[in-house]
Amino acid sequence: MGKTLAEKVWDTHIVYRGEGEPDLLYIDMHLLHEVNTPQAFDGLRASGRTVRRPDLTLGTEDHNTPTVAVDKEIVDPAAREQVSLMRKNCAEFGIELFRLGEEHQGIVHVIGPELGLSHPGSTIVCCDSHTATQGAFGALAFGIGTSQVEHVLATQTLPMGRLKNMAVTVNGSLPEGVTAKDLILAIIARVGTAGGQGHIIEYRGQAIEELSMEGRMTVCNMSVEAGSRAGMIAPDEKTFEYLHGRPAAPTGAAWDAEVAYWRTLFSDDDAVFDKEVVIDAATLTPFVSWGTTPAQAGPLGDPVPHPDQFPDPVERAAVQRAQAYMDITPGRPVRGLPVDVVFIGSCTNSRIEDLREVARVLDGRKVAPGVELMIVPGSMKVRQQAIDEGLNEVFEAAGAGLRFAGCSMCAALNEDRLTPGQRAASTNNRNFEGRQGKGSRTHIVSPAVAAATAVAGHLAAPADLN
Ligand SMILES: CC(C)[C@H](C(=O)O)[C@@H](O)C(=O)O
Ligand code: SF4
Repeated sequence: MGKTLAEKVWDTHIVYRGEGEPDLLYIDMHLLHEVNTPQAFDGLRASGRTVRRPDLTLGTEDHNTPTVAVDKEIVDPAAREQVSLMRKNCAEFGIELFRLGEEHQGIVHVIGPELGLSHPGSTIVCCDSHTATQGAFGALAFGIGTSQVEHVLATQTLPMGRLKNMAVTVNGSLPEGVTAKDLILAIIARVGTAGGQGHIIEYRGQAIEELSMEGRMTVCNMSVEAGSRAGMIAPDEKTFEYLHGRPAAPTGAAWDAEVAYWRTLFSDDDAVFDKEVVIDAATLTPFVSWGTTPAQAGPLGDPVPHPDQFPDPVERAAVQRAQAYMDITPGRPVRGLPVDVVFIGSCTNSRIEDLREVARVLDGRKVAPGVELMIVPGSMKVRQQAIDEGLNEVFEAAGAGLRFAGCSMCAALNEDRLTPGQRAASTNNRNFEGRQGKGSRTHIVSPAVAAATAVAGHLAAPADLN
């Protein structure tokens, strides 16, 4: 019987398999950030262990770091403490760390691919659920908890129970003006926030093949919002082209050998998936969340659904509660809802292609009066590239500065946050109550919709602007 892409990668990493036990997997790359790691290092210290492969371990600072004044001391005491612990731990255990303001610093899921660390067919783990982003390269990449971080630090292996396989096939091409973000929001609305639970999702089909690597990362990133641990896409020429010449990509004969292997990484025709979803790309339009889960979303052009449309009483009650929290009336159009803030950033949408898209929409236009537009690149490299390409000038002319790299208002774990009751159009991935600050209201959107919304002052697509 054939194997799925995920099974191929999994099987080549089994160090030990025992009847009735989880598989022990070898881990090729272990990434770290300042949240969720201090106890793992404490555990190592308590048991007198060292880090088994510091050369396969890499840290960055992203969640608690400021996006302005990066050369000054961090103001918030808890954030400062977290970052200083990260520095101390990495220095003590010999782990390379990209610090605030440095050339390679940025959101952990943005810098991995950027450095060329995301090799197809490799296993990548990190103390963060959105590690799934790197599945865009055909890697098996997933988030792990603190005790698992300690295990990987100490042994470079991880015990993992086998996961099931789910295929999401997107046939046809995305219509003009419909982006990777709209596609993944539509997929989540279809499968639900628990639909991918216990599965690794493989995205395939023409629309997926036609996406850029950046778009594929956006899709894999939000696999987590569909309840899945990991998302994957079979590597192809675009993948190899993206990786070629990056600092951590193989070179010379090793490159050729790796590419020859990477070409074998796809699901065999007779591979069996436990679950399958098929989507017709031609039916999709810009998608926006109106509730407090990423699945409570619909086309920008649709009215906000009425709770009565949900037959399941539990879901109906959840919709009612979400709409009350979001202060949104059923039946009104999603398009046209006024916003206070537009946040462009996060590991879902803060790569150079996203910023280029935003600049295309903002070019020659101005941010609406009373609206704050915040643009936070995913990495210092992206920031530099945006400056080199003159995108920052477009942003400044429109009325927004380009900040420094980090998670920023995606999770409000630094000082960038909404005030209670504020409404934001945000290119991030989560919209639960309080995600972007206490009492914050988040509408998840694509970079194109975010930029158009900043100009219009209310939820809008670029096609709605004059
Ligand atoms: C802080 C971190 C553990 C968390 C995650 O795992 O996703 C964060 O990145 C988030 O997006 O909520
Ligand atoms: S950008 Fe947001 S989703 Fe991504 S790692 Fe940071 S907090 Fe998590």
